[in-house]
Amino acid sequence: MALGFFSRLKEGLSRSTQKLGGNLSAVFTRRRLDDAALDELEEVLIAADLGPAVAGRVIESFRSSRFGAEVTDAEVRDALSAEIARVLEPVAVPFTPDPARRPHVVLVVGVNGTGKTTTIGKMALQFGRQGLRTILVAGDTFRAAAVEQLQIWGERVGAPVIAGPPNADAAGLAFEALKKGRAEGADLLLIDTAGRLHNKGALMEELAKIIRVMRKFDETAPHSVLLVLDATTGQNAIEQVRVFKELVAVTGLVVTKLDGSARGGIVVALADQFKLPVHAVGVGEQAEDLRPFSAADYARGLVGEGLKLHSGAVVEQGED
Ligand SMILES: Nc1nc2c(ncn2[C@@H]2O[C@H](COP(=O)(O)OP(=O)(O)OP(=O)(O)O)[C@@H](O)[C@H]2O)c(=O)[nH]1
Repeated sequence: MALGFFSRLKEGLSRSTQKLGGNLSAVFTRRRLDDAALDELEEVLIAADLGPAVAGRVIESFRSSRFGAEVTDAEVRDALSAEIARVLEPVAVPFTPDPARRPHVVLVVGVNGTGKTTTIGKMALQFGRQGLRTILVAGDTFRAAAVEQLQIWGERVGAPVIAGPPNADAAGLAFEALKKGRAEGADLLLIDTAGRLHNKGALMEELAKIIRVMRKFDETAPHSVLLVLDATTGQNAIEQVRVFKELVAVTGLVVTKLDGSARGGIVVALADQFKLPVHAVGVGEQAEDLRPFSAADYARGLVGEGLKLHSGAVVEQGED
């Protein structure tokens, strides 16, 4: 039986949950909220990658509302989950292709290996199931494996893939795909891009050229620029957003590999710092594992709300 939305997310986040939720239990098994407890709490939050700004605010909020009170780990967890959900709420925006575009052009950017190609494949499959006609563009022409991987997804999904020979001009491919998409009334054009050129200037020029050339055909393209980030890189994801925002007008984020990571808190730090929409999160390699991002579910999953922790092991309390 297919897992429900929250179950799948919860399963994917389990390593992050154990880290944050487990550490919370270790700090607060009924304890007075004094300076030492708040210091320990701050350390747990920072170790969970929530970032110093969010951690600092959470501590201040606890200090002003409950200082000196005796609290349990469940209370701390509930209050923390609410605080995290507040940070995430504004960025939990699903990706919705604009039906007026035909095709809605999406440039997918990010460092190599973050999961761009896989995310494109998953999106193509999910939108294909909704009846949207999608074209894929193998714009990472420097890596033969990336082209092959996209072709495999294209076959699985039944979506045409526009690819060229090794080192082909990505801008030319994107232009050709856009023309084809318009002629055929496609709904969505997903463009894979190279993530590592020999320097930042070269990468910027590559992306700028793709955009410039596509605009000769449709001056509103691209309609979205999705930056794919790998959660396992933790705080490094912050730096990647900074760099890519300088290169191109990023409109939204996808955070992948949360299943292999105890660093799910990074999404909170990203949301707080950049306020960019988080369209989806990746919690595994299957198409279904690209999940729309829900603030409340994510916050609950991260702190392990509704879970009971025994000596570090997560035990479920009933069904969700
Ligand atoms: N566990 C897990 N693996 C993922 C997820 N997303 C992607 N991957 C895996 O991460 C690896 C890299 O993904 P790619 O899609 O090739 O990454 P890319 O950014 O396109 O990188 P290049 O192809 O090297 O440019 C692959 O083995 C994917 O199956 C995820 O959410 N969870």
